[in-house]
Amino acid sequence: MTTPDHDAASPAPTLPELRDRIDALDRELIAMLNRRARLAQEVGEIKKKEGSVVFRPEREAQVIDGLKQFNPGPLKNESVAPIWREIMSACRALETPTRVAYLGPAGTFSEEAALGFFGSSIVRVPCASIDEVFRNTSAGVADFGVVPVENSTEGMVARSLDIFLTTPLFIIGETSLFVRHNLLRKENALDGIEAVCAHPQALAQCHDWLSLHLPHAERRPVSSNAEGARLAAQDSRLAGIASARAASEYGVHVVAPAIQNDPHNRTRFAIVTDPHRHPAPQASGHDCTSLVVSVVNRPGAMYDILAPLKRHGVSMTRLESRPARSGQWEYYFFIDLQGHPEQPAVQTAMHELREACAFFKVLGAYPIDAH
Ligand SMILES: C=C(O[C@@H]1C=C(C(=O)O)C=C[C@H]1O)C(=O)O
Repeated sequence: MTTPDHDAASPAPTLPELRDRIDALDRELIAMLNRRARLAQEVGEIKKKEGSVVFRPEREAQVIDGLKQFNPGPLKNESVAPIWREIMSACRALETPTRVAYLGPAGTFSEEAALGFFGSSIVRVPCASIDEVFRNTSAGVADFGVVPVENSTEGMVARSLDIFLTTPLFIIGETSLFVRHNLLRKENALDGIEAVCAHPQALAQCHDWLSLHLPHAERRPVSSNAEGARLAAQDSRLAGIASARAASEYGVHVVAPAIQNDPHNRTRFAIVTDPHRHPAPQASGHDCTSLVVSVVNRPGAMYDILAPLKRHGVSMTRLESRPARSGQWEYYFFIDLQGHPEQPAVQTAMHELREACAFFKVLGAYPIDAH
């Protein structure tokens, strides 16, 4: 086979020759990445003078979208987003440190979501609860918070949605993650496992596999999957259920991979920040607007919500309800619209929707997950 790096007339290159070429290209790449980093530093200087913020999620989404369209292959488009997220993360860190709060400890899926969205050049702020993620972000201990909002098998994350009703924070981005649960243990074998320690959600999501392969092992609920992995690392009678990252974090084996009932198990996370410290993202071209509304309980109330969207051709990609806890069978509706309020149709539809609602709050408008 010939490639642009290989002249068809000459004999096929040997392995050492190919590796020499890779080494030479890597040196070109590192020189170019440093040129890119210097430009980002200059951007950082301008932002400092203007007093504007460093992280621009809409710009980063546009960079990735543009490169995907430009990508001639053979690199897959799915590889482009994570590679450039890391490059932009490293460039951003030269402008200013980005502090990100999430549900910890180390090795949780929330941490994985934070790293997937911001890249690994961040300051990690692990928190004990979802409430603490919101608190630390409001108080300025972190610049951004990452909170789970829905799971493809378990549905909405009620605690996050309830806090969204009252928090002053708003959403500037989203990211979703394949949640693959793995059985972890100090020894690389199933024999002799007396108890499986994991978060109750993970134990439930792996019920079928556990019943089949470890029917006699106790299922012991603990505060997080990372805590289960930590316990498993200390006692070979115990196993944990967690991510492959948690396995390497705590130095245990993945004894059985992907043991969750649903092979397509996904969790969606929202990225939140304080509007006093960060402006709302401008339209990137592929955006989502999240709202929470309530309507007075009367015939046709739901129609009043949907009619403005139909009139202005705005798609609704999500609709969830939560009881208002008034004892009156009233509900809050969490709505995701496709598009950004900078688009006239979205703006008009939202204006008419607001008129129809007793309660109306915009949670944020932000680029759709670029993964
Ligand atoms: C360099 C910038 O700052 C940050 C880093 C970016 C990058 O590395 O491409 C893009 C957007 C910002 O989050 C910029 O705003 O252009």
